[in-house]
Amino acid sequence: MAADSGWPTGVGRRIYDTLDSTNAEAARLAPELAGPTWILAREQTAARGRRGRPWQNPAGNFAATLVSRPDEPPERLALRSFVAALALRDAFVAVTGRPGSFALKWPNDVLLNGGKVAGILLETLTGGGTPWALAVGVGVNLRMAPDRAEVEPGAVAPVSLMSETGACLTPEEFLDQLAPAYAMWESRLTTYGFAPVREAWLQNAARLGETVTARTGRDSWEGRFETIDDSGALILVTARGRQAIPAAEIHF
Ligand SMILES: O=C(O)CCCC[C@@H]1SC[C@@H]2NC(=O)N[C@@H]21
Repeated sequence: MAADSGWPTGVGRRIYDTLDSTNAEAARLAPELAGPTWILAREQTAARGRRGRPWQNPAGNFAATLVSRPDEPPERLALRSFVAALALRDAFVAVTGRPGSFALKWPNDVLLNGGKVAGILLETLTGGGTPWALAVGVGVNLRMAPDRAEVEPGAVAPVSLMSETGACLTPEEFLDQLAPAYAMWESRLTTYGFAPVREAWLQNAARLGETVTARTGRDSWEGRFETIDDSGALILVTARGRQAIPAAEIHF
């Protein structure tokens, strides 16, 4: 397949050797961009993960951010974490041919053989309190997983695509798979709403129906992972009843 044959219409692409963080570059570039744009960096010196954690980005791994200006309320912007997770799964399946090996961990991770192979960091750019642009940052352990010791105790162990499947891709080749897959799920979301995205996400959800623990900095809930609701919140059936949790980390 020619490198550009499936690139989505109307979507830009900028490729850098080194950046501090593709999400930081997204914030700097957003005011001047005419349309949605993927920003890819071969190396990041200050990559960030969720909850203020650093993100390890060894050379050869994938680091990119899609910056766009969807004209939508903030709660709809957040649904892009499900769009990105499904797009990642499609890209992984396309390059490995192994649909059964990947699962989606609420809210923002992709698992491969039970280990974390990709994470997503959504950031909204605000002006005067109003969100006006969205940065969807995606990090994939294409070649190398960070050391187990580098991740939080209790977190899912990191794995790399190459070590688990033998697939050996450059970040640019992976972006050529991810960008059209993202555009397809984005179009489904904007055309039909969250329902088909939610359904597809649930079909691939890790630990659905099982007992999990959801933790925020302050609270912790244990319960059966029943579903996600139409805002993307985790629904746990706990000893004290059904609980909708909009944001947390889940532990198995
Ligand atoms: O904590 C997580 O799991 C999310 C990790 C997101 C990392 C990616 S790498 C590309 C983009 N730029 C960043 O600084 N972070 C995200």
